[in-house]
Amino acid sequence: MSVFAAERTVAINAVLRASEVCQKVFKQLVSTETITKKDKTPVTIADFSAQAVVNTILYKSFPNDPIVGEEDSGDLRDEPLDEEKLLDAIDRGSYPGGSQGRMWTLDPIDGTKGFLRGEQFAVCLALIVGGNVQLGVMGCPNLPVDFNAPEGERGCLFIAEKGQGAFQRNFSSTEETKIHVSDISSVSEASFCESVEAAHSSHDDSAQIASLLGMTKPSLRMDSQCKYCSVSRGDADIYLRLPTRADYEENIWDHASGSILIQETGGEISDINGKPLDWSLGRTLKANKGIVAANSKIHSKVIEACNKHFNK
Ligand SMILES: Nc1ncnc2c1ncn2[C@@H]1O[C@H](COP(=O)(O)O)[C@@H](O)[C@H]1OP(=O)(O)O
Ligand SMILES: [Mg+2]
Ligand SMILES: [Mg+2]
Ligand SMILES: [Mg+2]
Repeated sequence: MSVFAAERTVAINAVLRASEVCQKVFKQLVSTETITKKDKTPVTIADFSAQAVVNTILYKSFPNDPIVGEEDSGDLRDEPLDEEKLLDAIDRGSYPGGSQGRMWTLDPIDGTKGFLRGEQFAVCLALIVGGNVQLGVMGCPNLPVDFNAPEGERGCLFIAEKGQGAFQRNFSSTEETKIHVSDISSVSEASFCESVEAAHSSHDDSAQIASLLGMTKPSLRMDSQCKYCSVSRGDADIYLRLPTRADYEENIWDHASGSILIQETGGEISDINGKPLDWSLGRTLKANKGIVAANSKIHSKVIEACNKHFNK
């Protein structure tokens, strides 16, 4: 039985509304409206708006729940936008995280670069309780509903609750379809799903790991946590995220909803050393390096190859 039925409903509504806002902003957006944050990454008015929408909807139903959100209104300081309500809603996402109690984590637009190119991006929301991810909802406005019909309908929502399996539905309907990862057991037949940006996940290292595993299929490259969605419904077999810099810590909002989606579709997820992801340490996964997500039959083989490659 669903333990978080109310949270599930509210999270779906929030992610759908935020996804619609992103689509509307995209139609009006001009590139000069992109701000570069202190860490040199881009952020748009859609990121802020989507965070404000989700935070406002969550607050209505769960006023006591803190939120670990990516954006903070400080980056909007120089913009001609200073409506207190909007800024306050955004800053409700400033919770530092940790191991105690419940919290939501939100990436209002994951894959801002994909969003700006009109390609893949995702609105990602997850509920973490006592350091464990219990619920994940992801909205992917540009993801084809059916991988085999890339020119067909786009816009899908992915929902996973601990112990309840995972589901995909279209933006245009409330009907949910159960999904699962691919069931191949021969890793040489597998394909990677990886970042478009080599600065976020090393393409050179992944090519060498592919060769160690005897893999010959081309990687499926896309921006954002849509990669988790693609693996969770079997479009590709392995989500690989390889560190590019020793000092980069992955953020919890970049992986929380994806991790439960993988686990609830029969997959396994860990860092590149096979270590479980630790959500209890604050806003980042500071105890982990990179990500490997795949079906349970091949996950350990990918970890072995990562070990071999990085410790050679
Ligand atoms: N050096 C880095 N290594 C890994 N991920 C990064 C790095 N720099 C930024 N990111 C984050 O990677 C995510 C996009 O990943 P991908 O390329 O796989 O779509 C974004 O959340 C982005 O942060 P941000 O949202 O602040 O741009
Ligand atoms: Mg960002
Ligand atoms: Mg992100
Ligand atoms: Mg983001």
